[in-house]
Parts: sequence; structure tokens; C-alpha cells
Amino acid sequence: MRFAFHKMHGLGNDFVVIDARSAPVVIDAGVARGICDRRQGIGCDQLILIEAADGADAAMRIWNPDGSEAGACGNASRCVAMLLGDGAAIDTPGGRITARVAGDLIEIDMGLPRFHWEAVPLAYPLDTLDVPVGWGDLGHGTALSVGNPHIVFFVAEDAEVDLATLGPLIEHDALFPERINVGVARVTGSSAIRLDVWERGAGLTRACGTGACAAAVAAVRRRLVNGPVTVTLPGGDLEIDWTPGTSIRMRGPATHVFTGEADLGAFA
Ligand SMILES: N[C@@H](CCC[C@H](N)C(=O)O)C(=O)O
Repeated sequence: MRFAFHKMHGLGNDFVVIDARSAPVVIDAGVARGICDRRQGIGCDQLILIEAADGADAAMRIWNPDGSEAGACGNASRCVAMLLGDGAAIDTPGGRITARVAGDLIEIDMGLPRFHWEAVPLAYPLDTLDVPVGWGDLGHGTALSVGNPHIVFFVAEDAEVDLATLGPLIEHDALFPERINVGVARVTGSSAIRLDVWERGAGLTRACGTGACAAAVAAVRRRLVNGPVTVTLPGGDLEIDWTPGTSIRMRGPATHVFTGEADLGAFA
């Protein structure tokens, strides 16, 4: 079976996006791994499937390069919104999100963050604002769900952190039964953060939209910044607006690179 796809990215976090609203495309973990593979497949950080949905404009599913499925993807949400248009309501496994498209910038209402240990989830009850566990020189992290699980560590601006080594150790720690995305954040101003993310199932990426949401929310909760927060990732900036009790708003660009066609059988 042949399928059409869009190659897109948000700040260098790149995606193969398949619009299967009118012609269903069946994806499993093996097919996802094959499509994401940069040497033998099409190559991307995440595979995104847009499907028809009841009561929303579309549903969006997300696979990592290791074949695991994720509950949310901030950068891909902006790319999908670019395809669906202003006002789109999109169901994700992590909850419904809504989009505003204003020229080059796309704003997504990412929904409410969740802080209870079972919502992240952690394996057992702990204070998620100040998780009393250390890895390497990292201090206590802040764990939360923004539709997918994150732990964010705040370090000094000049701290050297080997995230390529620590990221996979933390991702696979038994404290996180569904594994976790790992952010290392540096507060660089009263409303500014620099952020690197080790993504669950993907590794280091140029940008992680949900990671930026998680870092901004964690920084506001820890009273390290005042919102709205500019989060600078290796691939560029995202604006994140959140105050306690409200949903997270993420604003940033989306880029359409090309459209292509491929044979699903090649990835089975
Ligand atoms: N790149 C994404 C997050 C993708 C999913 C993540 N790796 C997970 O497994 O939760 C983003 O922009 O948010």
C-alpha cells in the first residue's frame, strides 16, 4: 500500500506526518521504527498519524523512533495545526489540544499540566515538585505530565551536564514505570530559560515542545521565573505562557519541508 506523507519540523525537531483522515493507514511499532530510521527509512524524530475523530477536527497519534507511542508532542502539534488550520481541535492520547494559526506563528493550548505522582507517573508516592532523588551532579528534579511524562532539572548557567550519558539512565530508571523525558534547564533571565532535552524513545533532539512546556511550568512553580517564559532550545525559541490553574499555551513556528510518497510494505 502506498501512502503520502509530509516532512515537517518545529525548530528542527522533525516529523513524518501522515494524513490518514480519509484513507486509513495502519501503523504498528515495527512500521514506526522503520519509517523513523534515518539510514533505511524516511528518517525523523517522531512519526505522526492524523486520523478522523468524533467531536474534534482530527486525532493525532505519535510514535518515537524506538516504536513506542507517546501521549503528546508539542512541536508536532504545531505542524499538524499548520495542516488543519486556525481553530483546529485535535485529540491526542494525552488530551484535547486546540490551535490558533497567526501567520508564521502557531499557538497551541496544550491543556492542564498534572503534578500528582500517579499522573506523571512515578512508581511510588514522592513530592513531584522536588523529587528527592539524584543522578550524577543533578540536584532534585521536578516531575510532571503535560500529556507525556517529564522531569526537569534546574542547573547553574555554566554547569556542564553530560545529558547524552545521564538522559538514558534517568529515562529508564525504575522510578518511572512509563519511562520519562529528561530536561536540563538553565534560568537565564527573569522570564528566560535555556533547555536541553533527552527525549524518551528518541534521544537528544534539536527541540522538544512538551519539554519546553514542562520546564516553564516547573520554573513558575519553583518561583524561578515570571511568565510568559521564552524557552531557548538548540533549534530556537518557544514562548510558553502558564499561570497556576490554567492550561499551558505554547507559541512557535512550524515548517513544511516537502511532501512525498512511500510504500508501507517497505517498513513492515
Ligand atoms: N518531540 C516532542 C515529544 C515527543 C514524544 C516524547 N519523546 C515522549 O515519548 O513522550 C515534543 O515536541 O514535545
